Amino acid sequence: MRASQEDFESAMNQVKLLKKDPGNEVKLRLYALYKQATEGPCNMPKPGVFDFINKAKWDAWNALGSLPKETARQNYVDLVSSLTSSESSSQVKPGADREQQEYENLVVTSEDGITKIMFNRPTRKNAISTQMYQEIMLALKAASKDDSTITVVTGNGDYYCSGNDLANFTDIPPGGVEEKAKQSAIMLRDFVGTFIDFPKPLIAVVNGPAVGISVTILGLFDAVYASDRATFHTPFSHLGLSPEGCASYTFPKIMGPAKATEMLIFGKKLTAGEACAQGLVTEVFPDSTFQKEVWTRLKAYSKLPPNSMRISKQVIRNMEKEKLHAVNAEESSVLQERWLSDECINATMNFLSKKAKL
Ligand SMILES: CCCCCC/C=C/C(=O)SCCNC(=O)CCNC(=O)[C@H](O)C(C)(C)COP(=O)(O)OP(=O)(O)OC[C@H]1O[C@@H](n2cnc3c(N)ncnc32)[C@H](O)[C@@H]1OP(=O)(O)O
Repeated sequence: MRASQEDFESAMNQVKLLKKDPGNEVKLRLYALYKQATEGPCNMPKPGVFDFINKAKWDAWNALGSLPKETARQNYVDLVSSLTSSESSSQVKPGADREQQEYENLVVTSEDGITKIMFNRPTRKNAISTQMYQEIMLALKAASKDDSTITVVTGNGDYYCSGNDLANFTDIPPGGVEEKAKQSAIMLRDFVGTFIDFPKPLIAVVNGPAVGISVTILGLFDAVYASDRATFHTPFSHLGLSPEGCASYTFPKIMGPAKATEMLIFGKKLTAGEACAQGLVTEVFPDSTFQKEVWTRLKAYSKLPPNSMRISKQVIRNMEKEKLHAVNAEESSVLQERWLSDECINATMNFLSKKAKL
């Protein structure tokens, strides 16, 4: 499949978040492919021999000759993808029983055939910052390739996750709020897409309250275990927003349209027991024994034959993938508009100026 303009813009965002300097040769190649993809063949006068940096850039761009813009765009996306996946695979090595240190907002460990991705911003109730979205995507991509059999997502501290970090929208790029909304929609689509495509059994261990996007994506998990302290809250109307994470499709399917309406439109907060009765949660455990009971069970599941589990997941989920990607694209584009609405801007400002809380 050819890289779209959105894939290209998403790759440009990912380049900014690379943790390691990819070196001058790769940077020149990225520069040349970017120029070719956006402007076509090199159209600049050749710099003088002593203008080393611009000469190197010119040489790299000029070397692409008449490579078509679409091919350059595709090559750019492929190059960025190889850079991000080599970063992520250097973070989670197969079969290791060790803690990974390189994420700022996650703790990722691999042990007993289980890769555990733990949200780690407990002082912000594990709200998902822009960087954390990128880290979660990297961690999931690494987990999909490591030799663990199942992947678990959980939270550190008293919350599972308080959803999108509402301060994400205060970081406005030079292109203004429209550009911010566009970048956010691309990131959201990529983020949710990573869950849709995740190939192994994906389990949520919901240790405490869950809000917003951390609730909606539960519909894309294969099992959800919750402490009886957990609650499930999607206050989109209160925030001037609309559903994401494919919940507009998965929630009515899981719990029926009437119950989904109460959650997604009226923002009704469910207890763990209610969420279990409605099919969003697999099983609820008393908080006092939650960790022990859940991890004992998960360790037993992780010993089941991995290929069989993967294939069974594919059989269960693959028929829906195309539909889910379409829903994800639609939800992201609707939200791109919502983020610019007075309803949403006022609700966000009220939270950030401490006038409102859920
Ligand atoms: C850009 C890409 C994709 C976007 C996708 C769309 C996503 C939508 C959603 O996820 S909508 C849901 C958004 N979340 C919220 O609205 C929750 C806001 N938080 C709260 O209402 C409360 O903090 C609480 C109910 C979660 C917890 O209340 P409480 O127990 O009283 O704790 P504090 O409020 O004191 O929280 C501690 C500290 O953390 C900050 N914080 C908590 N959650 C968020 C958040 N989501 N965004 C930003 N900051 C958050 C809170 O402000 C406190 O900070 P302080 O110590 O006061 O500096």
